[in-house]
Amino acid sequence: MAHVHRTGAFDFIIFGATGDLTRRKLLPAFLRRFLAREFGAEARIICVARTAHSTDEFREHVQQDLREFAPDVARDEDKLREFLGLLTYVALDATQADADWQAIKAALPDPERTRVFYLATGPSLYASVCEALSAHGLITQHSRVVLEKPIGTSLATARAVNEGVGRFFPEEAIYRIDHYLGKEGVQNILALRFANPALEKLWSSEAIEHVQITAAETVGVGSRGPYYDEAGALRDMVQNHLLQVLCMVAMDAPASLRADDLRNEKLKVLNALRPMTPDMVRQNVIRGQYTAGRLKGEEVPGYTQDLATKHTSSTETFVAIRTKIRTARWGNTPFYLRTGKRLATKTTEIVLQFRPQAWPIFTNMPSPGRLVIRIAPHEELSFVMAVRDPGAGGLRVRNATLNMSYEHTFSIAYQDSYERLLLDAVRGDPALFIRRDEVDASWRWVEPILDTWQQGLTPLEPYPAGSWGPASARALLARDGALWHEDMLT
Ligand SMILES: NC(=O)C1=CN([C@@H]2O[C@H](COP(=O)(O)OP(=O)(O)OC[C@H]3O[C@@H](n4cnc5c(N)ncnc54)[C@H](OP(=O)(O)O)[C@@H]3O)[C@@H](O)[C@H]2O)C=CC1
Ligand SMILES: O=C1O[C@H](COP(=O)(O)O)[C@@H](O)[C@H](O)[C@H]1O
Repeated sequence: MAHVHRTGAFDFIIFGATGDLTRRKLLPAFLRRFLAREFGAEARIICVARTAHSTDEFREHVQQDLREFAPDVARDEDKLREFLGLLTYVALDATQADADWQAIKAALPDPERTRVFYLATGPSLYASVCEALSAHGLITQHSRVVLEKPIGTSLATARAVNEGVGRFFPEEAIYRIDHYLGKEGVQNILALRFANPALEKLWSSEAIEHVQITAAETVGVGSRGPYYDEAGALRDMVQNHLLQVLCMVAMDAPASLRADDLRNEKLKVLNALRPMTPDMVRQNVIRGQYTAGRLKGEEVPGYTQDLATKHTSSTETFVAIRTKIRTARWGNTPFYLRTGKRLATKTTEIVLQFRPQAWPIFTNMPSPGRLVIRIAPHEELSFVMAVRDPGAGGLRVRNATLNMSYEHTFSIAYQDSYERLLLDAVRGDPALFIRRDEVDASWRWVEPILDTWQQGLTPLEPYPAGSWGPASARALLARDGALWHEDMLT
């Protein structure tokens, strides 16, 4: 039976409650945790956006959304009604200091309760929302604020967002969410490394030839075109998710699992990333944009057709990066990061490629082994290693795979990472949220790449939808004699 960690009463206030994120992720996540009895009917979820709705009308919309986005759990009518009863809707323009903030206050009668403000609007509103919350006496001693990504679009704008919010909330009450940190497979990196001393002994340049971190998507930009065209893959995925995963793979053991011990170690990794000069960007960063192609047997349009509003765009939908971490542990191991839309398959994975045998005594050595931590489409650990090829006569070796699939090993249902993170914010556990100095360090590393691109110093390479990105992404690894995972034969 799954362990249930029940929370006390809380008030959760979502700004941006009619938006895509709330509809597809946040409210379905809350419903699932409610059904898992992690919280009860005493919780209040106050939903705020500009669109005029009564609470009843809003609940009606949410009911339809839950049927669409959480069909497996939205079937129990009584429970669904009970959950919808926790929701209150407040229509308010959060940019207006004189809007009806009292309506939110009225929905929050108990200042002693845990109060979580979740900002799921665009980040340009974060500081003004916090200012209004403060001006209307809504921030209590028991309040926290959760900030959705992106935190800024550059180091300067990220600082402005953080300073704006920091005027009203202390750093320990600011929870910057990165949903990749809530993924089971990403958290399992900690268990894998720090609960298996034997494995941790292999975890360095001595045994590991290279590391690849891939977040490949088959989807295009969908309805988020206006946001994405401003952001691009580097800001949307690398600055946050991929760098956080890299930190989990590369960091040294923290003194404890307490938030600041973890964050201190992650920060050291970010600060040890080899800085990107324009020359380094030219040699080590590939950017691409998808064109029309075929995916899962169907014709799909190119990026600018998906945008529909423009004929040309210089926004990258694919990035591949080769980097190094300047530490004794990792100095000789390249890290390859890659993400893109409209790629051949939905795959999120980390591959740790082991070094070859220094003095092979077998004549038919297969490729050196590797550890694959797969996060999507399903969670799985695979250890590829050389074994004796069974049979009489001679001693031949070949690769075979030890596999651990989460689905087959654990009875616990797959949890969307938001389920875990929302409840962590309620419980006041910031370990899986990003500290301000991590945001700064990530931007500091990413910004020279953006600057180099802006100066037109590297080409934007087209790739057909359904492929693995521009051919040069392959060449990036070939230079080191390495292959991307999908190109490895065994
Ligand atoms: N969608 C996703 O998958 C992800 C989104 N994010 C981030 O989450 C945030 C929200 O994204 P998403 O839901 O896609 O965006 P949407 O554009 O779909 O939603 C924005 C929400 O903000 C509300 N809003 C906008 N302006 C105001 C205002 N002045 N006062 C009050 N409410 C306002 C809108 O409601 P109304 O128009 O009714 O006011 C709407 O509810 C963004 O920062 C995004 O980058 C992060 C990761 C994934
Ligand atoms: O934050 C984002 O992540 C999603 C990919 O998330 P995943 O959990 O499906 O791997 C991406 O599609 C989106 O563009 C980005 O904003």
